[in-house]
Amino acid sequence: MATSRYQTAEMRRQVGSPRPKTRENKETLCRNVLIYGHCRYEDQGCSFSHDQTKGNSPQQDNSKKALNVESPSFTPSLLQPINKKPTFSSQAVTAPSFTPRGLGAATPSTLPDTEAPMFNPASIREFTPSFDLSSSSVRPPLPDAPTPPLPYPSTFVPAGAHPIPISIPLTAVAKAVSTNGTSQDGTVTYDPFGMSNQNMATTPFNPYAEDHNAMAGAQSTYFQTQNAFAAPLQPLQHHLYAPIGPYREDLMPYHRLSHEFFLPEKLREEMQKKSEAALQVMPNSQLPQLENYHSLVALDTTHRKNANIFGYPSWVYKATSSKNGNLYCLRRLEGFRLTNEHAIRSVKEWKRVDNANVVSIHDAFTTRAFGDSSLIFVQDYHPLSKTLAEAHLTPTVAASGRFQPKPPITEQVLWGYISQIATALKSIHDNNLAARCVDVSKIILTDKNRIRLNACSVLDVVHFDVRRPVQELQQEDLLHFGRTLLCLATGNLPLQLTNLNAAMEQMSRTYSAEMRDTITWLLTPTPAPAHKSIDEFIQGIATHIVAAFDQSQHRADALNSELFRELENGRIARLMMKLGTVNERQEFEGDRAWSENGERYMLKLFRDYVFHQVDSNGNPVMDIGHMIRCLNKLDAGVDERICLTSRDEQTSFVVSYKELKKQLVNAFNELIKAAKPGRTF
Ligand SMILES: Nc1ncnc2c1ncn2[C@@H]1O[C@H](COP(=O)(O)OP(=O)(O)OP(=O)(O)O)[C@@H](O)[C@H]1O
Repeated sequence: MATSRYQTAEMRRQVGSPRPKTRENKETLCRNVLIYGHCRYEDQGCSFSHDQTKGNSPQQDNSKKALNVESPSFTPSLLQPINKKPTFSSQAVTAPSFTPRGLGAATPSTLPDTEAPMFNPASIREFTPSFDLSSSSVRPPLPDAPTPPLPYPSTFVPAGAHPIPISIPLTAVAKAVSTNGTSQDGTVTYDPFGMSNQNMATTPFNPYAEDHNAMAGAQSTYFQTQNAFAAPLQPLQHHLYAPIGPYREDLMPYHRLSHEFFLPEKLREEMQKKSEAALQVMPNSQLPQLENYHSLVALDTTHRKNANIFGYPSWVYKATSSKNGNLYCLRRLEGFRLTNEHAIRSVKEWKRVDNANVVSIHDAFTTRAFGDSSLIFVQDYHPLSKTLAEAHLTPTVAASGRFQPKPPITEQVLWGYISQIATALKSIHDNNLAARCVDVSKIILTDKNRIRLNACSVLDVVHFDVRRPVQELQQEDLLHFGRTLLCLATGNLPLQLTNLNAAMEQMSRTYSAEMRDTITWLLTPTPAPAHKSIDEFIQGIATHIVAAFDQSQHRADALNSELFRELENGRIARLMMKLGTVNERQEFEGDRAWSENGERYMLKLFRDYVFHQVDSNGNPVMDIGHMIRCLNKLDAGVDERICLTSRDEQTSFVVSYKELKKQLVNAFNELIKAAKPGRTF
């Protein structure tokens, strides 16, 4: 009945794993005899018994087996060896002919068997053994089979544990399995763990480029130095657990799909892309290594030299600090010569600005590593961020090669931006500083509708000698704020904003009177000595700031609930680490077979049950749902019992998750006791 067939090679690999002995094979009735009445390999070396008069129950002499389980939990009342007298279902009649190990490689089991008249290979898809484990608790509920009553309520949450995933039907993995290595009843249509090899040999991948294909065309010029880079080296499968249809309609409320156990697909994809960008390296990069920073990656998406904002062309790089290994964003002003060393110290004052809407600045230094005299600013790195100009004002290139303008910004989003810029300026002005570069190309979008003022402090260093009064600079900030909003509202880049009245007129047609008045207030200069202040502005837009605050609280709540889900996944990781410390341990306290003996032997079989299942053809069964389900049940220590079969298929145990959990805790605690204090879990 238990049809797990571990590969011989697999068995050889396992240290100390029990091996089938020829003597034992001789006592085991050949499965072909059972099914067909005879075995065509009998005279060709099949090592199993072909004498039907001999008893075929291997459990009869369990006491003689090398598998000596000493655990006190192996009490006969709990762990009854299952009577292995096979009961084959009607489907088993059409099963492929059983090929004894050692012969199978040369004789594919699906070859037509002329000797067995009942055998029709055309009708065979997969061998499906019948599950005749009389204890129904052994079998997890299948979504597409009548669900047996649960041993606990569907919303059952054991104290201190997380909800148990009762059934995780994967659309890709047809049906759950219940004993070690037993087969699946469906066709695995995709490999949920597989890594797609697509894009492996494609053009250099720039995760920052909005349209990668368009960028690929430009690579020969801009990405000359990166030709050898065939990234992404590990194309991550962003849709690994995606809720892609067809959707199952017949699920019970307590059934779970695998993607429900992980981050929502969109969020996961976003975060994964960000870490991909953060970890990106350019193997053949010709960018220099700086004194304290290495692995520079250019973040500019164009190679256009633009000195409009700072008076010097500026370049932005991602870099890794040699001191602490953290990632930073370096802004380089090309060709800048420092004449006053106090200038660079002015950056220190920016360390006081700690605001969620301002990119933090850490350091500034000069270098000749680029072959010129450059000024470098070290800032926080926000992967995959875009400037507001890139996000809203730069047309995208469609697949047809045509330019497609960006859709206009909604009023709600614009109020969100206004609130955030106002918050940033409040913090900057309160510190007696001025941003000096409020511009659509120097505000970055780091998340959905989340912006940060960038490159503040650069002009403080560059124009250090001019020493303009800070109040004057702050008035300018408000003016630039107004111009930035007008750019965003009309879809114009700053250089195109030549006629302010016409732009205001255009903006008023789309946005509310309140928006028009707000921008007008920012753009209207106040005759000296009177001056406008950011506090006054914030009072004026208070209702919108409250709305933005509420939105941000909602987002924090949503992310918090995702965090809780990840907390549960963290428990699984911990549990796997515990199992990993026990399973296949070479030696412990002088016992070379510690992990094979007593309670640990059950944990080894459990590991096989969870991770090493094979189907009737010996192919691995990669059912993530089964793995998560088992680990969660082990974590919760539920009373449900499962059947564990030894690798030689000679012994089966029925054991509850509760007992397994106890055994794991015991084994793990033994290790913990012997471990050095302070270096444990
Ligand atoms: N702190 C940062 N973290 C991550 N990416 C950043 C950071 N600052 C800027 N970037 C990115 O680097 C790229 C270049 O930024 P930059 O400020 O030079 O904009 P730009 O459009 O090239 O402006 P300019 O034409 O004035 O050089 C942009 O895509 C921007 O999103």
